[in-house]
Amino acid sequence: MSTIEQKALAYHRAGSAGKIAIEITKSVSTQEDLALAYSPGVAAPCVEIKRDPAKAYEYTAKGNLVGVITNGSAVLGLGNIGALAGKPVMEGKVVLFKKFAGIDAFDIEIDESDPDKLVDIIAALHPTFGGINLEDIKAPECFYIERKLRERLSIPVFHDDQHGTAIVVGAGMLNAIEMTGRDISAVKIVCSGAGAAAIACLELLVDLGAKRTNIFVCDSKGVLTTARNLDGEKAAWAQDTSATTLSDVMEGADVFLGVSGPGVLSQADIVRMNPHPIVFTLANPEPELRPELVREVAPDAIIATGRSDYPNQINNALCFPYLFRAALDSGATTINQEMKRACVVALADMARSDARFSKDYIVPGLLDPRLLSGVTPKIATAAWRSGVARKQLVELEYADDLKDLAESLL
Ligand SMILES: NC(=O)C1=CN([C@@H]2O[C@H](COP(=O)(O)OP(=O)(O)OC[C@H]3O[C@@H](n4cnc5c(N)ncnc54)[C@H](OP(=O)(O)O)[C@@H]3O)[C@@H](O)[C@H]2O)C=CC1
Ligand SMILES: CC(=O)C(=O)O
Ligand SMILES: [Mg+2]
Repeated sequence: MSTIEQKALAYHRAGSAGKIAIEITKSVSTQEDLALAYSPGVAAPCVEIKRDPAKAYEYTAKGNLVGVITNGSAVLGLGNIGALAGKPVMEGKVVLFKKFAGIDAFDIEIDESDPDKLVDIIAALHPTFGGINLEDIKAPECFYIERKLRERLSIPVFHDDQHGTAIVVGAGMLNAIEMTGRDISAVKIVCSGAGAAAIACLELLVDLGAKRTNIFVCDSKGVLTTARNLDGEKAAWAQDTSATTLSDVMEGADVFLGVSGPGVLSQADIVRMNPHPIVFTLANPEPELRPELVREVAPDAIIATGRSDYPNQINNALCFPYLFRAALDSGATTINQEMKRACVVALADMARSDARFSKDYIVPGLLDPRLLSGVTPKIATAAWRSGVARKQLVELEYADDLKDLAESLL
């Protein structure tokens, strides 16, 4: 076992087990407090909410509470390890919601693989929450599950591995492409992985100007080609080509996007790429190829991983706290494409306007305290302008409030 693994086990075991606890927000010290917090007083807000369900946002924690929900079917790059084994990751997401955006979150691990049953369970749980963050649910089921829940529920439902990853990849890619003097419509992109993260990243890159015909996608069986008779989301990425392996399509690639699993990429594959290659090896915890090995054969590469121990951490944690903060504060009923685009641009701009902007700083760091006030108001404005928010927030005033919040969370 590596040192980091040993330290991580000790970290999770130390003190009270795990990473989270619940805190009480009202005084419960006297008999009178008890009579208000519990019986008989608690009946009054119940009756009010029964009369007007929107009052739940006034009398309960719903308005600042997100459900981080998984069935453990695609936990990081560890695969289908099940609901219980996924709990440390979900607790980790809860920590990030709180630490970066002051949002309370419950992790919910559901032992269910049937997509329709999972949809029913999550829909039945939804009254508790102001938003639902689906996490580590495998493709292709994740596409169906998210779509059904978005149709059924009027609170934001967001599959983090799809859209959170796509947003941060989009921001990093815009900057890497600019830095290497490329034109997004001309770059050849090779993507390893055709699952939740991959499909959403590629759709967003196309939305940002990449050409479908320049994108080659590989799953565990090789290149997605028309000869394979693919269906579902994969079919849209099939190319009419005789290439069958990742190595075949790496020839002359400008960008490698890895959202698959450990060790899938070789140094020989990197050598096949164009000069100044952009190499995002985002599988967690172990990337498709370690940055030091990429650097050995491509000293001019721009390299990113999903990990905290290398520069350029492209990780959905850089956006999901701010998307939900903006959605909850603006009363948005959904997280739409306009909000996602606003987040991409805000993240890319924040890195670009920083003196550190360079090959090793294409996106802000996860711990950058400017993120909350810099990114969130742009998303809230996009929500309002695109007609999904109930409240218009004045950007500058809202940013000031968020600066205070960020300070209190440090
Ligand atoms: N940095 C970040 O922010 C994020 C990183 N990720 C990482 O991306 C990876 C995938 O996650 P996610 O999309 O949620 O998972 P999914 O289970 O939805 O998709 C996994 C995909 O990887 C493919 N795959 C597996 N092994 C190989 C291989 N040897 N060669 C090529 N493709 C392969 C699978 O192929 P097939 O379809 O044939 O089964 C599938 O298409 C994980 O490692 C995860 O940690 C995910 C989200 C965020
Ligand atoms: C970061 C993340 O969500 C993942 O690797 O699954
Ligand atoms: Mg995930």
